Amino acid sequence: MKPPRIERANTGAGLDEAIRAHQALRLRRMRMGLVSHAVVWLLLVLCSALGMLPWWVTGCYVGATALTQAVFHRIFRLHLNLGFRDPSMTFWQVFAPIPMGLWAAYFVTEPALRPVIPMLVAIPAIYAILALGTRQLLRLAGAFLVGYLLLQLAIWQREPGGFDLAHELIVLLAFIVLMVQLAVVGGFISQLRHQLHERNVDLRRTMARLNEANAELEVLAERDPLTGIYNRRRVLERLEEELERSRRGKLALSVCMLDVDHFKKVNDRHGHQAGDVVLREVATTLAATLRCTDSLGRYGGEEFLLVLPHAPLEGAREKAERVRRAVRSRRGGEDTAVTVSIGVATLRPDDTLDTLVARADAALYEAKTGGRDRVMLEPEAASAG
Ligand SMILES: Nc1nc2c(ncn2[C@@H]2O[C@H](COP(=O)(O)OP(=O)(O)OP(=O)(O)O)[C@@H](O)[C@H]2O)c(=O)[nH]1
Repeated sequence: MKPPRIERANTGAGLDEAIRAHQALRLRRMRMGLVSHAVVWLLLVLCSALGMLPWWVTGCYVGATALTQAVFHRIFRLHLNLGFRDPSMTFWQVFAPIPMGLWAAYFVTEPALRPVIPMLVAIPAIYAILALGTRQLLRLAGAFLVGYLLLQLAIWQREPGGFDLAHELIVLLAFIVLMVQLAVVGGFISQLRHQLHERNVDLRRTMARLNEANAELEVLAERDPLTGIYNRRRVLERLEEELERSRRGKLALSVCMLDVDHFKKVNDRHGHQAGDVVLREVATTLAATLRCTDSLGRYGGEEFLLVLPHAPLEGAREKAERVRRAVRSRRGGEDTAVTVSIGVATLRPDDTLDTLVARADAALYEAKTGGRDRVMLEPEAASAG
């Protein structure tokens, strides 16, 4: 996959919609992370108010964490994070307050309270198990434990007499157990997420293939495989739809039944395949004469049905004449030149699909017996005209 295109990093212009949505989500998550920071800030303020932590340490901690939050915010705003392997920068967001928390814990005067600050700054690691893999979580746990060990060493150096080794070891052990468990659970979750992602990708691929197959099926179901125009079932369906519409709106509707003249001769002289080519070319010629509301289908072997909505009998006759001339002047080889006979019928109030088609068929028969290469109107209309 191509990396996201960034035209102007400082405005986000040119960023894809999906990336934009992800960036907004990252900023929202970051703002939610502020709540965790605020809890630690409150605790430090309380410690300072109770005289267990110098005010300047609390001030430094609050200032430094607020500054790192502002830096992350700026990075997301400028979309600089998109160049990183993990654009959410989860590892660094979770890691950043840990050294500062450990440093602040060094100044806590009440020994029993010391582990509380590192514990609180490590809490965001719980959220990180949803995003990080085992290796990154172990790295995070390792960094925390090394930092905590260094903190204990520094305190032991400062006040060797007041250092309760057994107590500190138990606290350290508890941290190790907690952190390792977090890493293991996190690894398991990230594996599940990975599998889920893979399955989603598979599912999307299968859906795309299914859609393609469905589209092909639809075409197969309604198209004549030789000519590519509607098959008999579909063109009759279209006629039924147009019948309904014309009845409701009292609109004109005509149909033309076309038959290629002496088509048997083409087959006999040039073979069935040459006959197929002629049928395809005739279909293309007919299709080229259609309006977007007209429908054309292959009714039988060398028979075609043309549905002409909004066309009264006279209009349909003119259209049929144009069609007949178009087929006649089709550029086929000398021996494969063909003509068509056409029967035209128009909708009457008491018509069904069958009676309408039957009248067009009867008119076609008249055209055939009348000498072919001609257009005939339905019997009664022809005699009336
Ligand atoms: N090549 C080809 N021929 C077809 C196809 N379907 C039907 N035919 C042929 O079309 C011919 C129709 O012949 P007839 O019904 O005798 O009609 P005609 O020769 O066109 O004569 P008139 O309709 O009376 O002008 C037959 O030879 C069929 O085999 C097709 O899909 N491909």
